[in-house]
Amino acid sequence: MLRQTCRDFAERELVPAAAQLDREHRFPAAQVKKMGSLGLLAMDVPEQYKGAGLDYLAYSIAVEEISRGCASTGVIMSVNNSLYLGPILKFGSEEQKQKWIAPFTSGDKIGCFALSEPGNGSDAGAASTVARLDGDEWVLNGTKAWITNAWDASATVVFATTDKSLKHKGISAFLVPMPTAGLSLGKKEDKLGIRASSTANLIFEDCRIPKANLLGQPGMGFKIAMQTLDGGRIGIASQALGIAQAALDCAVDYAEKRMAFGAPITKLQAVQFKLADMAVALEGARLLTWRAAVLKDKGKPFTKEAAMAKLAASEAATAISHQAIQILGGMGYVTEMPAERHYRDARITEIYEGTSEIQRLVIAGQLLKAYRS
Ligand SMILES: Cc1cc2nc3c(=O)[nH]c(=O)nc-3n(C[C@H](O)[C@H](O)[C@H](O)COP(=O)(O)OP(=O)(O)OC[C@H]3O[C@@H](n4cnc5c(N)ncnc54)[C@H](O)[C@@H]3O)c2cc1C
Repeated sequence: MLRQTCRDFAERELVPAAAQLDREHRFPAAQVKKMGSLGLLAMDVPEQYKGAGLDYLAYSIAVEEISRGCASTGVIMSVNNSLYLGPILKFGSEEQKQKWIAPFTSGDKIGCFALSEPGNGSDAGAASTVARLDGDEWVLNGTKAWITNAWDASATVVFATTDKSLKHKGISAFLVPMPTAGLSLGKKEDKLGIRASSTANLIFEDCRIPKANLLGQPGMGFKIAMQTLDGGRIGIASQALGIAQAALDCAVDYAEKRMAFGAPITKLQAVQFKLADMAVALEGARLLTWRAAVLKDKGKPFTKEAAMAKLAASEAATAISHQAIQILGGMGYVTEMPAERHYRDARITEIYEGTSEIQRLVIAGQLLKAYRS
């Protein structure tokens, strides 16, 4: 029922708008508001904080369907659910949950997550943004890079070093309202894909926030970031599944109608083999994603499984969207058809929330640990 609701919404509200939103780099404000009403912006948040009270499997299915309609909207949804609300739900005090979760569930406000910096992305423990306690306030200085939702957000979870000598164990997490004095936004990045979502630097210059805006304990920031990304990777895997499904749908629809040598090209074994490989990659990745979501829902460890899901789904999305263009031939290369957008949108899924190389490191690390124990 949830899948059908999301699919109907995507086909009605996202599919017709996606190409224009992409062309104009425009935040889908009206659609996001409606998604808030459907409960899609705070899916695993309990009802007491105005969330939908569902689980991560439901969330995965919903992100896939939304991303099938518009991958930009999919990442906007995923960042709000997993990266912004996720750590507050898990590590926030009761007061913080009331203040920083409830207003971000309806689509009126969305949040962002600021971990990466111009000088370090994969090496997140090398954060150079600093936070200094001054009386009853934290004073933040530094620049965060590539922040999804930056231009449209009303708050951010931000990571800054409170004790440099402790390296990654000296990083803490903070809640910062947006806009706020001392925090400015960089230019909107001009991206290959997911162009309807904003991406920009957050620049902190003597930005003062109340002492109470520390999330968790001092020095817990790196742990908060890594655990948040475990959940976030299920969201990005699901976004990749949606893009891949849209590319496969587009390829099949076109191939059934396109005639070559007197018959639809779906009669050609070369095309059939491509479609079969695309479907296997997609469905394998979907099962990995659902397994990771179910493990999270059961409270079991899922770090390795989330990394496997993200790796498989993102690589499936880039491969499937690549082959979809091949099946469409010249029509795959022009903006009249959505195949080129799927191809552009897919590419980011192998980069953010940990590159494919970082997923392999996580998987190998967990795998070897299990063998050695
Ligand atoms: C559109 C977009 C949106 C984003 N949204 C957010 C956001 O909302 N919040 C946020 O905090 N960040 C965000 N990011 C940042 C993203 O998470 C980083 O770009 C990503 O983690 C990679 O970091 P990097 O770009 O610094 O690349 P680098 O870390 O410099 O990596 C460069 C290359 O080296 C490889 N590499 C690095 N270290 C290793 C290693 N140990 N072993 C093997 N290979 C390695 C990488 O895999 C990659 O191929 C976003 C990025 C983009 C492009």
